[in-house]
Amino acid sequence: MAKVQIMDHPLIQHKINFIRREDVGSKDFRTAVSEIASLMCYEATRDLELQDVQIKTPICEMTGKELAGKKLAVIPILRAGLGMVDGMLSMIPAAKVGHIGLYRDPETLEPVEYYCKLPVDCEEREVFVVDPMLATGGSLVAAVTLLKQKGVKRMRAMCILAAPEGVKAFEKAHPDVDLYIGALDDHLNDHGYIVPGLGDAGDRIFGTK
Ligand SMILES: O=c1ccn([C@@H]2O[C@H](COP(=O)(O)O)[C@@H](O)[C@H]2O)c(=O)[nH]1
Ligand SMILES: O=P(O)(O)OP(=O)(O)O
Ligand SMILES: [Mg+2]
Repeated sequence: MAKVQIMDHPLIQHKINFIRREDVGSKDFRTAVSEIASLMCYEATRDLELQDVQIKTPICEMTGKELAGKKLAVIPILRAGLGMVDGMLSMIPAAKVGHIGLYRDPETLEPVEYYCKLPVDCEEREVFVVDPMLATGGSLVAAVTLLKQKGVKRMRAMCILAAPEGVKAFEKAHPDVDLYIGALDDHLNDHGYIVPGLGDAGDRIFGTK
């Protein structure tokens, strides 16, 4: 069974509390989402492999450590996942970026795919799928299913807020994929929004409502 990890670092919790507030405007919301993504990326990459490398400091030679050259990719679920990309890249700048476009049908809440563009060698990469919100789980489950169909073997998912319903659905569909979340909220409302949540993340990032 994959692990579900709540990233309860105080800085992450503080910033999540900030973006929940309804009076936070798009600019500040975007900045904070990006900062949260950086912090979550920092925590989620603790287990990346290192290799020894010989270097020379101004004082002497030494055996240092560097990332073992594993290829990484960040794949946001459009639109809301775009808000996490810059923050992720601030930690792992060499990562390639793919995009999966999904929107939720407002009646059925089922994800509808409208775009997919991935790095050509995505099947060789360690992929981070990012979406700030895990509600019913439909979008993340569909995105990970699509990536598996495209040949991706190593994947982790990162969401800032999650509902218990979404975590359960994701664990059931993809028990082999680790899930990192910033906070586990209480439940979903009748419209599939996370409660207490923060509203529609895409609209808040792009100022569309
Ligand atoms: O409170 C919410 C709930 C959902 N979203 C958006 O929907 C998808 C995730 O919904 P699923 O039901 O898990 O498919 C996510 O991409 C968000 O864009 C939201 O913004 N706020
Ligand atoms: O999941 P949705 O429908 O909220 O999509 P978007 O991220 O474009 O707001
Ligand atoms: Mg939306």
